[in-house]
Amino acid sequence: MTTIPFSLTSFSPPPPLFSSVFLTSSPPNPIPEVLTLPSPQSPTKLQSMANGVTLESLRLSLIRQEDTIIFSLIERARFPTNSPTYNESYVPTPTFSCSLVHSVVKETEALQAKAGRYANPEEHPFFPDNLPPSVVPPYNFTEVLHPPAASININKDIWDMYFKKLLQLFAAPGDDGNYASTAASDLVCLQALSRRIHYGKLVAEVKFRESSEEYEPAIRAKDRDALMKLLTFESVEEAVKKRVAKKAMVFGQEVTLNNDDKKEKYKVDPSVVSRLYGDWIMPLTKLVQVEYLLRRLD
Ligand SMILES: C=C(O[C@@H]1C=C(C(=O)O)C=C[C@H]1O)C(=O)O
Repeated sequence: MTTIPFSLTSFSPPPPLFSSVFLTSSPPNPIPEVLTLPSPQSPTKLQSMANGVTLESLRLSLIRQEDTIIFSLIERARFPTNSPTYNESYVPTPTFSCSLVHSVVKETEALQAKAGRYANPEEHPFFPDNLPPSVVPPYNFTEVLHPPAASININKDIWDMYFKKLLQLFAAPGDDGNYASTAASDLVCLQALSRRIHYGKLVAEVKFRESSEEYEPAIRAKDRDALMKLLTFESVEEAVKKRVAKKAMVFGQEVTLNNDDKKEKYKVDPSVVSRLYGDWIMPLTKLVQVEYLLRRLD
């Protein structure tokens, strides 16, 4: 996997990554899982499916993914920090030569790889080395992206962001012994974050197709700043931050049968969710977009 160096505090745009056939038809679902659409049976169908992938439809998918991310954070917040989950010396070697969370993620990914998870180009493993091959019959995922996209995987940055910055903001200090469940919850959070952030590849493809004459000079000049400026929509980002804070309030409130709902007490602090998006999720999604665009003419 190409590991892209990324500083969470200062963007030092990294080196590179891919594309392909573009969807061109109206999918029945207004929020298409674009990469999981079945391959069309005929050129006519391909034509019409490609038309269904628009910036609007991708944004709707990102909005739906907000729900998944916020619920995953709420579930992780059921447990306190549970630091032994992350302590390399907690599990005696040679059972595991790393932390419990590392082993749970790695071994779950190996099982899910056999079940075909990573045959879907929307999925990116955290431990891509030596993953077993899929044992399930191949599914013909429609190719949407330019082929170099396959080499873009910034999960190492997502891992560092999650464990070094994010977790401490929403997990209460403490230890209740539920380390395996804690690690399983971390995995769900990581996978939801990874899927959302790598969606930047699709967003970049659509933006490129909509305005290739604007993007091409910046791509040829390898001008990361210009690409970042072209792909950034500040008003959309502001709306995302407000909406996720609101969702965290709605999804994370205590609900009782009396009329004394404690609306001021939330399972995950809405301002933390907003900050997660503003400081990390959206910058990383834009980083993926830049990396994708830089390889778009390869
Ligand atoms: C994903 C997009 O690109 C950028 C990144 C955004 C995000 O990660 O949510 C939002 C707006 C853009 O600045 C988009 O335009 O929707």
